[in-house]
Amino acid sequence: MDTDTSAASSSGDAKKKPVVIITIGMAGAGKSTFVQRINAHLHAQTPPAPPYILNLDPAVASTPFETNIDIRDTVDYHEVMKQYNLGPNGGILTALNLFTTKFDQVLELVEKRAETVDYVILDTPGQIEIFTWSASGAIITDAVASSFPTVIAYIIDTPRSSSPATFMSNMLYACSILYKTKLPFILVFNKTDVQKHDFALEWMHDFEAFQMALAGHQGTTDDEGEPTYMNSLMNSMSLVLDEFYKHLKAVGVSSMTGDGVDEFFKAVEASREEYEKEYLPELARARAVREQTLQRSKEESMSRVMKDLTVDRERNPGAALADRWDPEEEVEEEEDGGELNLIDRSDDPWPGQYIDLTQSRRGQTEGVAWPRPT
Ligand SMILES: Nc1nc2c(ncn2[C@@H]2O[C@H](COP(=O)(O)OP(=O)(O)OP(=O)(O)O)[C@@H](O)[C@H]2O)c(=O)[nH]1
Repeated sequence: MDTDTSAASSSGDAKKKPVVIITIGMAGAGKSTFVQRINAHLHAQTPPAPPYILNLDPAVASTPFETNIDIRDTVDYHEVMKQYNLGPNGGILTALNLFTTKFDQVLELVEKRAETVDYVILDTPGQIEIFTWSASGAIITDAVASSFPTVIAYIIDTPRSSSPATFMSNMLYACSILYKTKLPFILVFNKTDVQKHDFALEWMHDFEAFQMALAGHQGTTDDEGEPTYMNSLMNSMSLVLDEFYKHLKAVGVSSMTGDGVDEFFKAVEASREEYEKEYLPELARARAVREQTLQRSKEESMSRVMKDLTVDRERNPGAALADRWDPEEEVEEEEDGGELNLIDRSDDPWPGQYIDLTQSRRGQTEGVAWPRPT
């Protein structure tokens, strides 16, 4: 192997934490094939450095790689569709939501293996928005990113992005994910065996080249030779995206032939440094701000309570006198056990019963024999 891709590999005394690679991409961009390729690459290291792989796509029929944790072992997507009366996308989203409720356990498993693996790879659902625009996708991303160096690998179907309009749409989507996650980001131009990604690099580095390509493309002017709305929009967008491109690493890969995989791993290692220098301090800052806000709101509530108490006592001195602390009373309380006033209702005729809502199908509750108070 030309590159030493084992993250820890050996040099330092303490083992570095594994890098988590979250693969995201439009349906058919080649995520699964890409994961298989980097998996094969890591297995081929000397000594082999197999990654830890998580499949988060509940609807995938089969994966071309062995997974360590598979959402399909936890949630049966077809059963979820049936039980909740959902279509395919709702089923995938609900399955992911259910799996997310267990994600702390998943993280524990990954943490146990952290000493022995260099890379953890997440393959996400084929419908990109199910992961990128859902609460569970955000929870999973935040959870891994606060425990491990994490990088987003955004897989792009290069041949299908060769027209300026599709290229721009793809870049806008990538941009939205970058600003949402704020994580180190690698654009992986896949399928370079079919089409090289040089045009994309040129468009990213030189917006005039992109604008020329746009002008030369069909449908960019109307009948009177004026630029169409779409054309003007994309022209302006190319200027906006110029700033975004500065925050990205872009590599060309063929998941079919393995071309460019070494370069991808170099970008991952650079991303680890970026994570440590930029994301981690930002994470610590955000945590500190959250704690400060929480502390401030606690103090405000407490001072409101104290203020209310003072006003009450001033207005009602008789009650204030009766409100004195009586040491005798406390002794009595202690004799009673001195515990908080919790009531155990389990012996009541109608205790707070747990009803497993997942057992009833949506819209079919009539036939369900709900437990009733006796
Ligand atoms: N020529 C070529 N084909 C590729 C490459 N990578 C993936 N493909 C093909 O692209 C198609 C889609 O690949 P997948 O890996 O299933 O894509 P995916 O993004 O996981 O798709 P979803 O299952 O919808 O998430 C398959 O036919 C792959 O064989 C590549 O580098 N070169």
